[in-house]
Amino acid sequence: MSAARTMMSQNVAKDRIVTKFPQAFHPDATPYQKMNFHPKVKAACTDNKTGRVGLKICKAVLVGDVSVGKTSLVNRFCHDVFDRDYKATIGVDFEVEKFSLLNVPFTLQIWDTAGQERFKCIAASYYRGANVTIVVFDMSDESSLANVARWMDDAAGNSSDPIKFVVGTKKDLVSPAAFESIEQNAVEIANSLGAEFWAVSSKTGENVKEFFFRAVALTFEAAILREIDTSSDGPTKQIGNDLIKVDNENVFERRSKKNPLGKCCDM
Ligand SMILES: Nc1nc2c(ncn2[C@@H]2O[C@H](COP(=O)(O)OP(=O)(O)OP(=O)(O)O)[C@@H](O)[C@H]2O)c(=O)[nH]1
Ligand SMILES: [Mg+2]
Repeated sequence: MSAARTMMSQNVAKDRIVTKFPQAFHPDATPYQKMNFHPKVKAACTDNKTGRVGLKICKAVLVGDVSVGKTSLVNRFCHDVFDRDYKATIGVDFEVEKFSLLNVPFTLQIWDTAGQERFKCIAASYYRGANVTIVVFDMSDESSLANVARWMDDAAGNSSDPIKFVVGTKKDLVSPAAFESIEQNAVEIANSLGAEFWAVSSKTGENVKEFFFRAVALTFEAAILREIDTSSDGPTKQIGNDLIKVDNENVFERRSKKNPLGKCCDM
């Protein structure tokens, strides 16, 4: 291991070292079906060919209705605290967390936006460029689930293909029967949005670390695959577990014959 890598590993707290590929909360509620890091990602990390990934900061954005528990979720993960009293977020807040995955340092900026309508336009200006979009709802208030699709549309629509999550909070407040029913609805909505579903409690801490580790691992993997893609002699696309080479010339040729201006719509 290089001296620089050792230094960087030392800067990462022990409880931010991801050693195993974190699994989904529910195998039927995720579009991300892989069980392990992609072999190309492992090889890139072992050979120290991760490009700018260790230097760049990836961005996660939390959105959702007022008081669903976005700030509590971030505070539980980042500071291991829980506050019973509600203090509305004004505009946005952010935290920065450093991780180590496959011995490579990785930094995630976590943006916690306000759910209050009057702050919507301030918060919305931070949606752009998110690598992870996390839509939060309150499992003890089913009406917050009804707004999940709108939040996902607003937030993820401003980024290019982010990793998407739908997270139900306050699991500690719902009975097992109520949990089963709301979970079923939430899974359906998450699946329809191409997002992974999680149920957590910031009060007890249940699933909070597991959720963030999963989000970090998927983001890290996507960032490394992007690096491999841009640094190889041609672009590749991930299909299932395989990296498929994209034939640029043919794509361009096809586009230029059909539509010389390269516009998306048929005119
Ligand atoms: N019992 C329980 N209460 C929670 C949980 N998460 C949040 N709360 C409570 O719900 C209230 C709102 O939590 P916040 O985290 O401030 O909600 P928010 O989504 O950040 O709200 P805005 O910033 O206004 O958008 C607070 O009183 C929290 O204590 C949880 O997992 N369990
Ligand atoms: Mg808040």
